[in-house]
Amino acid sequence: MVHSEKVEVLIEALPYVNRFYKQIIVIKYGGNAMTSEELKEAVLYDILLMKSVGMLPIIVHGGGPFISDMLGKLEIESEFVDGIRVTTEEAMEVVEMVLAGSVNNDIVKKFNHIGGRAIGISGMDDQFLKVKKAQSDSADYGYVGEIEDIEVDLIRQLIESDYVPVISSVGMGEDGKSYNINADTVASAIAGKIEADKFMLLTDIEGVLLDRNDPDSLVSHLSKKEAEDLIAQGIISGGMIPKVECCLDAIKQGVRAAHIIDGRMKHSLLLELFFDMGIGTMITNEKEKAHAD
Ligand SMILES: Nc1ncnc2c1ncn2[C@@H]1O[C@H](COP(=O)(O)OP(=O)(O)O)[C@@H](O)[C@H]1O
Ligand SMILES: CC(=O)N[C@@H](CCC(=O)OP(=O)(O)O)C(=O)O
Repeated sequence: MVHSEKVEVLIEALPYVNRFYKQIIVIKYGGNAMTSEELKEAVLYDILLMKSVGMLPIIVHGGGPFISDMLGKLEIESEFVDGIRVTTEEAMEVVEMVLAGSVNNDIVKKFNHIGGRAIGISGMDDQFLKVKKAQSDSADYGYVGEIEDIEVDLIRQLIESDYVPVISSVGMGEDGKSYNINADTVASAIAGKIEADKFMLLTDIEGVLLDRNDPDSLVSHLSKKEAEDLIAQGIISGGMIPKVECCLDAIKQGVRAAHIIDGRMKHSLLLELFFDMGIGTMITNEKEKAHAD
């Protein structure tokens, strides 16, 4: 981004920023918003701006496509069942290496390079993310974890000390081993436990659409009830179901608003936060708010 563009973003944002002072914003940053260095930089600049105007952002990241690439290179088979990666012991080593190692370090390094103060952690740090092996009738997912307990003290201390926590979705089992967890699930659970003001989920589509082939059919605002109805009617389907459910879980636990936004679009976080109509879909308990509230 050239300097004049950065300044324009800042100037447009200024009148809106006060209301966000000290608000906790949990951002789920997935692999689909990491497809180019330019896009990564745009996301991290948005988060840096959020931090510099007094918000308390927390980044929870995925990186599924990078895990798949590395597993492919190492010729280790991996398959998804119902959106969950079946994770053998061998695959888990790769998941941890990629998520808690390279993807986490890359975000921390880039964020700090542009002037931020990020600290990278995974569920192993202070054992903050305790899991048990996920149980399912349909498959043995191997080293996939189901969240048992989240201790948010460490995260709270980091945000109160001016850091931006960068959290990878690897949890710690009772057996002392690492477990793989879907990053949307981790982000939503952290947002709920820390009672975040906002949960922002970056995905690979504009938001919730009434016709998924028509971006103009974007639903800008959904109440909890409307979201549940759209799932029941089959309008929200496939990969969008767990995303909306993660948003509903977060709201149920006290998060004020959840936002599903397009991670492929540069500066989508700022556009959603600072403009009343936003650019994605906001989900709240009732429909009384603007995106920027
Ligand atoms: N009503 C809907 N609105 C938008 N997307 C939908 C809807 N129903 C199903 N989808 C699908 O959900 C996908 C998002 O889920 P997914 O691909 O799992 O996301 P991600 O790759 O970000 O984890 C969209 O790309 C779209 O194909
Ligand atoms: C259990 C499970 O499926 N874990 C995910 C964790 C990464 C992730 O969620 O990454 P995105 O957010 O980029 O999709 C995986 O192995 O791909």
